[in-house]
Amino acid sequence: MKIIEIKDNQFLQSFLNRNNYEEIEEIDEKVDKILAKVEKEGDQALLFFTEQFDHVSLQNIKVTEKEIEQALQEVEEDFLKVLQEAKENIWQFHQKQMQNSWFFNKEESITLGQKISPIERVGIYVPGGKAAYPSTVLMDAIPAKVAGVSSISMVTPPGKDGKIHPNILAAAKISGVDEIYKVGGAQAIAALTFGTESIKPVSKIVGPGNIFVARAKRKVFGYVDIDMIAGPSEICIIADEKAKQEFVAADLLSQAEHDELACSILITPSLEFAKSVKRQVEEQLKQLKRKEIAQKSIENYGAIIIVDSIEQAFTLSNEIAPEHLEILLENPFAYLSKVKNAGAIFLGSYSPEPLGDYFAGPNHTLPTSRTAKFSSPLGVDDFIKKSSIIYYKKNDLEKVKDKIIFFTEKEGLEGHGNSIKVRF
Ligand SMILES: NC(=O)c1ccc[n+]([C@@H]2O[C@H](COP(=O)([O-])OP(=O)(O)OC[C@H]3O[C@@H](n4cnc5c(N)ncnc54)[C@H](O)[C@@H]3O)[C@@H](O)[C@H]2O)c1
Ligand SMILES: N[C@H](CO)Cc1c[nH]c[nH+]1
Ligand SMILES: [Zn+2]
Repeated sequence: MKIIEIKDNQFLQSFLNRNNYEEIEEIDEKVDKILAKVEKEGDQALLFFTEQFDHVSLQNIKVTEKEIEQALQEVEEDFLKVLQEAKENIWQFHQKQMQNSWFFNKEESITLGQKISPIERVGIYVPGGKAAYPSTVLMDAIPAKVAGVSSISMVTPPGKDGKIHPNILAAAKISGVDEIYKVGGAQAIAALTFGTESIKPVSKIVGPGNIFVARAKRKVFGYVDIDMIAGPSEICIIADEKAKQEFVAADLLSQAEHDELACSILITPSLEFAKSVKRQVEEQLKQLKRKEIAQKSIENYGAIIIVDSIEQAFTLSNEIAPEHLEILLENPFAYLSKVKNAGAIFLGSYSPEPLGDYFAGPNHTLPTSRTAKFSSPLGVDDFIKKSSIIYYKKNDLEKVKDKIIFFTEKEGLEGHGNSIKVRF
């Protein structure tokens, strides 16, 4: 893990700019080909790519009711209870985000308003390459249910046995997912966008995934809506020497173990503290089951940045716009106003990032790659849309008709003017 002085601006900038454009170009080329083949060949292409990337030859893409029932038998009873409790916390939090339609009256009888409607068909992506994420099923599906979405199609890559992990299927059942398909990567995004023999197209695709998923979502935007770019996980911690080094190291590693491309950064004013966290990271890393992934991530995208002041720590963190920001300083609420860009903010020593990943209630599908500068966590807003409402009576229209006709003349649109004139 590198220790970088904030004064080393050149190195810092190259470290923070994680886009390796050559690599992204290569991935984009591959993604373009996958999207085109699925659009043209449908299910056949899905089966082809599943064999190529997930190393399994499937008979059916759609998960059957029988498979779901069987999975429910296999899942530990205690885990079902935890899923249920997590669901309730996530539901409660997202219900607060609900928006209502509104109307107001202007003058005598004019009524104007805004009607909220759920998006009808959405697709949720649940990652499944390096790990199975039942928590992501809850985080993607529950806000859609709260918003009133009537059809939720879930896609996730199958394991080498051609099955979806029973914990994923149980989470889908608990969250009210309607259809489940065994397909992942860019090919799954293509299928949800264009439709295939087995998969009906949707209007919006949400959910996190690896770089292939993230780039594919970017490319299909416009054919469908997407939530955001939620790619490889990130954590940024602002801490001083009063924080517990063991906590800081563990929290950094919690995200490093997701992906070789995950990014874990500590920002601190204390060099001594930095050195002891670095030692802790090295120690704790050895104990992790996923140490190979975490080690690569820490080597390539892990850093401890030494700043001159806490003020400077927040300026830098706002520039990084991390997916997760932990503030491990005394009286953390006092610093909240300094945070401008972050997907989720964790305050104090007993709100570690995994609390948010699994249980607290706020969504864990969050903007990454500095997109927290303009994107928000996945939520109910992602699953609704708005329609404007306009109601005028004859005398209301009569009062403004000449102004509208005058306006239509300025735009040279006689047909528009006639639509007003014909009524009087
Ligand atoms: N931001 C968030 O909210 C959030 C939440 C959970 C997970 N994550 C991130 O999601 C990601 C999950 O990644 P994952 O890989 O475990 O699962 P994944 O399901 O996103 O990706 C696996 C799929 O990628 C495709 N793929 C793999 N290698 C390929 C190749 N060489 N060419 C073409 N396609 C290929 C395959 O189709 C495979 O099924 C991690 O980066 C994790 O950090 C983010
Ligand atoms: N930290 C991930 C989002 O970056 C979400 C997750 C799911 N399971 C564990 N963690
Ligand atoms: Zn996580």
